[in-house]
Amino acid sequence: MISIQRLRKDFGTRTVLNELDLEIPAGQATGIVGPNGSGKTTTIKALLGLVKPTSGDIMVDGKSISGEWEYRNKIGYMPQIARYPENMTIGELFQFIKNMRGSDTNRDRELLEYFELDNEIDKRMRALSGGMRQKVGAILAMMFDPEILIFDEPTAGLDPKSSVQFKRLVHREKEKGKTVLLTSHIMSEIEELTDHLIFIVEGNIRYDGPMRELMELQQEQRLEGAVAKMMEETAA
Ligand SMILES: Nc1ncnc2c1ncn2[C@@H]1O[C@H](COP(=O)(O)OP(=O)(O)OP(=O)(O)O)[C@@H](O)[C@H]1O
Repeated sequence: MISIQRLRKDFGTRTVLNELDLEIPAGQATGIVGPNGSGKTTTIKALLGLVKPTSGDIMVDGKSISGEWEYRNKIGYMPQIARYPENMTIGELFQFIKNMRGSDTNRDRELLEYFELDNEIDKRMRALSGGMRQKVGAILAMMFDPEILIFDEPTAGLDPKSSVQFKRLVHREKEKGKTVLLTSHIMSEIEELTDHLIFIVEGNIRYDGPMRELMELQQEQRLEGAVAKMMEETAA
């Protein structure tokens, strides 16, 4: 379970996260949605220890992450925009990370085959297409079989077949009992993959609860309509 308590982040004079209180349920998939610049990535980065909160706390499995790093071994993260050592081949990159983690997992091979990247293993990172880089990011997030999976706009740039493959994989991870946290602007994807929904606007939580309840509340069959209504209400 991830518990976020009165999390505040200011960049200069701007408050980007305004005392957020959130419980991210274990063993479920949670979607974070909201307009551009509303604080989704900053929330994720604070959880990963990549952004230092101005105040507030984040607990993972009952323990504060402040000053800690070991909890990160429980997390697999696929960033929105990933930066890699561009001179390394895919194979070298995976081996490098396995060496750092002291792991001899073969899961990277399975995932490379799954995403049909097994013939590209000797290609340098700088020579990969945008979609291939996304797939490398997805594999890096999942290869150590972490308890918590965080995906920041994972299918942006994936072709429809790869996007379906990715979603199937996330379903499988959910079935294994993993905690999944996902941001996306594609509401059908959030609807397909998540059970719990968080809607953030300008660093404030506007909805935090079961996705189905929100759709019932807004009397909408589809999440897209329900979120659009919430956005209109916020703008009014
Ligand atoms: N390092 C930084 N320095 C200053 N401002 C920042 C920094 N990182 C993020 N911000 C600002 O914080 C706000 C929230 O950004 P964030 O990336 O969390 O939004 P988001 O909800 O993920 O947006 P999007 O949907 O566009 O990806 C934005 O106004 C952004 O410009």
